[in-house]
Amino acid sequence: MYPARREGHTVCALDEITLSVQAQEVFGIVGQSGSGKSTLLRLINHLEAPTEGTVEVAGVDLAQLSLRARRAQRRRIGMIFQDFNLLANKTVFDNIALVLSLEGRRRRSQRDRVMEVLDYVNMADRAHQHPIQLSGGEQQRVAIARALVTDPAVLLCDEPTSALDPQHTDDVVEILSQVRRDLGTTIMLVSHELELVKTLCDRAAILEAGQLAGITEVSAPEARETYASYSERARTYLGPKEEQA
Ligand SMILES: Nc1ncnc2c1ncn2[C@@H]1O[C@H](COP(=O)(O)OP(=O)(O)OP(=O)(O)O)[C@@H](O)[C@H]1O
Repeated sequence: MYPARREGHTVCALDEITLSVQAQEVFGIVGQSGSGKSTLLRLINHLEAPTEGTVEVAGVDLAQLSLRARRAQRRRIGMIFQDFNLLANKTVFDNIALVLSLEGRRRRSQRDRVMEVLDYVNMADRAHQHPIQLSGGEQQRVAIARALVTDPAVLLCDEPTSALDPQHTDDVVEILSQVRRDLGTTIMLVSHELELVKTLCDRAAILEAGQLAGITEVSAPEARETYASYSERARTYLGPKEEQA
């Protein structure tokens, strides 16, 4: 529930959602604009707190933790965004090192780890450039490296390819597939692009106006429907609803 932006009603962005994602699963979240997809991700890393109910990550309810323990737990949850959110006045290296500085790591010990994650996304040779010198796809690769630098158990991806052309989309898909394969990170992916969900995800939840319309195995025939039909026909074509409160 969000407070009213102006005078008027509060916004119930998500209602009665019960959902569990398995460790190491790649889980999609689809739905029309305003259906609550980003809010769901923001609840998982505690950028928002639920008005009612609980959110557990790796069996831990963040709301029950002390501030310090919550901060430590949040480091186990990385996030990437549609518009990358890199700091324009910092180099690629410093964008990532900043995360380690906030963790209290000494500068000298940061270097190897930063270069390791940059190497992982094939951006090590761009470490001393600024975001403006990079293409969108390259910026997203740096953002992925930044999200991975604390070795998160969960990676939240909010429309990670929406701002990219097909070639750069492929690069990002390749890296997310690699993360899944090599690191066993649990990935939650919000996307409007059904192809992307089909390529990467095991299952996907369909949100409609803040409610869970259903959860589908992505390889199931209904997942071949276009996004447009998702919102209109979700209730009729989805298979059995696995978890819905
Ligand atoms: N900070 C906020 N304050 C008040 N209302 C908000 C806030 N953030 C989101 N909302 C509202 O909550 C609802 C869900 O928004 P959310 O951003 O989660 O949807 P979404 O499915 O991610 O949309 P999009 O695909 O357009 O990003 C919308 O009605 C939105 O206007």
